[in-house]
Amino acid sequence: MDHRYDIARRAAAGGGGSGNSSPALGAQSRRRKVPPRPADFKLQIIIIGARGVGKTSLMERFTDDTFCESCKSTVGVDFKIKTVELRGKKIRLQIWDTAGQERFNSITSAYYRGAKGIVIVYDITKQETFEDLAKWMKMIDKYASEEAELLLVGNKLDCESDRVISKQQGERFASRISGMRFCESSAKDNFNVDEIFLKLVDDIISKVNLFKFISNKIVIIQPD
Ligand SMILES: Nc1nc2c(ncn2[C@@H]2O[C@H](COP(=O)(O)OP(=O)(O)OP(=O)(O)O)[C@@H](O)[C@H]2O)c(=O)[nH]1
Repeated sequence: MDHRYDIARRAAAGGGGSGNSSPALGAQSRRRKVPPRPADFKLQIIIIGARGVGKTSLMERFTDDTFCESCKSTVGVDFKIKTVELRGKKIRLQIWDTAGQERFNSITSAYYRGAKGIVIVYDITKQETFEDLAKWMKMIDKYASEEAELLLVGNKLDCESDRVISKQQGERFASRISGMRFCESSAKDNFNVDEIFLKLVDDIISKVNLFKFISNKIVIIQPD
């Protein structure tokens, strides 16, 4: 039984009317709902970085276009789903938001392996969050797939007057790691947020020389 049809039927039968024959229902309600086209494939993206750098805020800005001035610190991991269309393909993104607090590392590390993309975030106004990057890179080396695309993000760009990490420092850090991209963002001002996720997805897709879709999963075929 397809539950989408089930829900549509129940909605049409609701309100005390006599189902499809009720004149109160417009022609549109009587028409059979067309189910949305299923995603061509699914990708997992994980967001890591020190406590309070804005990981949850970036995820929520991207998925719901919301911003919370005083969010609660993430406990363990949380996730959101967003479907995007890119290169003619419908891609269902599962975005994992991890806790920045070290005591959750044993939980969060379990989510690295399946990620095709990793967003590493620091706060441009907090020196220690930039210094922590070495620690996050060690986590990536230890737990993530070697094929994962990496994107370094300096967040809170709206706090330019409090900046302590220059853009050049961020660029230099990223340039030392093979294939790592870099950008600065503001979850608060919604600056570069969509770009972070869409660029990462585009990189994941374009990195694969030849791919085909089997059972909603991306299958990489090694070139000769
Ligand atoms: N000014 C400014 N504040 C931000 C931005 N992004 C997040 N914040 C604020 O920074 C604080 C921490 O944001 P979170 O998104 O919870 O940070 P986090 O990295 O998920 O934190 P943990 O879950 O503790 O690891 C909150 O008060 C946010 O409102 C931003 O782009 N600009």
